[in-house]
Amino acid sequence: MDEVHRTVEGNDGTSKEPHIWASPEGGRDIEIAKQIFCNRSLNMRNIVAVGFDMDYTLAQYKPETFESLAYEGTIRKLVYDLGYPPELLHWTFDWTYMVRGLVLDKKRGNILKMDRHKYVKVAYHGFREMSKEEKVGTYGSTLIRDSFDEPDYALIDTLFSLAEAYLFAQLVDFKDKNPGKVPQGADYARMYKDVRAAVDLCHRDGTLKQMVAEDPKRYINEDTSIVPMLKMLRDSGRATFLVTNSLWDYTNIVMNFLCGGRTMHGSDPCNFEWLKYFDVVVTGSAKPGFFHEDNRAGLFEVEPESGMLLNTDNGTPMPQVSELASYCCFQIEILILVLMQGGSVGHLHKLLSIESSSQVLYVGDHIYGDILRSKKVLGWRTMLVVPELEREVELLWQLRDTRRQLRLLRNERDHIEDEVHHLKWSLNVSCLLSIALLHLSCFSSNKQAERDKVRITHQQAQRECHQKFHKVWGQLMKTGYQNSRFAHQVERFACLYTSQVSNISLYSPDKYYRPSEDFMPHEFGILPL
Ligand SMILES: Nc1nc2c(ncn2[C@@H]2O[C@H](COP(=O)(O)O)[C@@H](O)[C@H]2O)c(=O)[nH]1
Ligand SMILES: [Mg+2]
Repeated sequence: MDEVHRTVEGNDGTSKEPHIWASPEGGRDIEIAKQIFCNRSLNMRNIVAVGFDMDYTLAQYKPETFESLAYEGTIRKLVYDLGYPPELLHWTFDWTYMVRGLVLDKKRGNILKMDRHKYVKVAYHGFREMSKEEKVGTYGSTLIRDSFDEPDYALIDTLFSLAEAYLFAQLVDFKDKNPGKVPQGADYARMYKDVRAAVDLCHRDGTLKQMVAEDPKRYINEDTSIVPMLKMLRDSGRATFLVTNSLWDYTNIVMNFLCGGRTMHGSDPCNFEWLKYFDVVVTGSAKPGFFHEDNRAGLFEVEPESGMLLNTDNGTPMPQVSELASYCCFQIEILILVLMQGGSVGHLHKLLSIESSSQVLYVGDHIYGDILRSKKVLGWRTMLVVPELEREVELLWQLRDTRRQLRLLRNERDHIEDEVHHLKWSLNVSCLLSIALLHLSCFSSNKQAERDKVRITHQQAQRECHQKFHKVWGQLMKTGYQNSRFAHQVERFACLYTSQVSNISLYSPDKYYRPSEDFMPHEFGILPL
């Protein structure tokens, strides 16, 4: 079988190899949008196995087509199965509206963006922005602070959730305007539950997967660096593995497309060639439960041709009684040990001969299902894929002068506020003569007017700057001056983070990733940054 070695097309139409680190053009400066950022130091020399999640990690879905498919499929189920009115079928989906890191308040019909202290900084009821008073009245009490977790809240922590969040906001608006048109007794929380159930079904009944399988190119970005990346890791002596919640039939289609551009019905249709880039492949892994060492889920061997599941004895193949005589070692070596369904991390460690969980690096897109659990429960090292980061860092770069101006404006605002406070204090406790008092009072009024002007200028400039990132929710990793809740999670749970999985191919497989220096607020004014 030919080696899969796909190339990228240059501007002149000629094809060229992707610039991976190991290529002659590799090892150069890496543009900021493709860099790998480090929260916790990680020496790749200590990593013996690199694992990958598939959906939204190796396979980057195109939200404009894939999430639209999920949206339309969900609406059909709401209308035809759950009693929602047919006019929903005419609704449209703005796939750019929702972003990761938002929180849905199921009972109140609100969509929230919080900072790292879980203070609600941006709040919408459906698509209506809540006033400051409303927001503070609902979420402002520090004494009865919510945890903002399930069951009353839903976290938009995967790109799979963008369509359901948008639909929830639409339904909230619709119910407010047409209370009689939603199914009887359906409050906001029930509507969320219906949307969730319908989305869930779309993932299970083939609504999405059948369409992707028919035309993967329409729904998944091609990435010609994936195969060279996997090869480079393996050439460097690392084991590679895939752990995905997708089942075998779908995984095979997606991985064929990613590793060779093959499709189900193409001239060179799907085969099992891609398996050679992995030491172990676990499909239907049921993460995050998979990461519990005491998980008792059975581990099955997958028969690739038929997709049939065969029993194993904790990962050791168990030939069928009728086949004992003809059992073939080649099969055992190449297919059976490689391709599994279910099981748990204990099985995986055994198959890969992992002695310590800190020897494993796992790359995923789901902050909870892939990253938090594998790091917290297991101690695996983690890398989070955040495709939104590419645009975010590019904008940060473009807006660096604006942000510098903002910082100056903020200093000016702080300074003038202090001045006004001092003037007011002087006026209250002053024993000046009345003429002097009059002057001071007049000066104070002018200063207050100046302060109000600076405050409004600063607020507007800050808002405009945020809107450059996203018209509604602003910068993904920030709320105002604070890190967003999402950024906080990334910082805590992802040792590394980057915009695309194949950015790994731009670095040495022995790279020592080191974090930048931490700064406490008291250090900023002292150290030149
Ligand atoms: N039943 C549901 N499946 C879902 C939902 N959201 C996503 N998914 C499926 O999970 C896997 C993710 O695979 P991984 O490679 O990222 O581990 C994929 O098959 C999705 O279709 C859901 O809400 N319900
Ligand atoms: Mg995933």
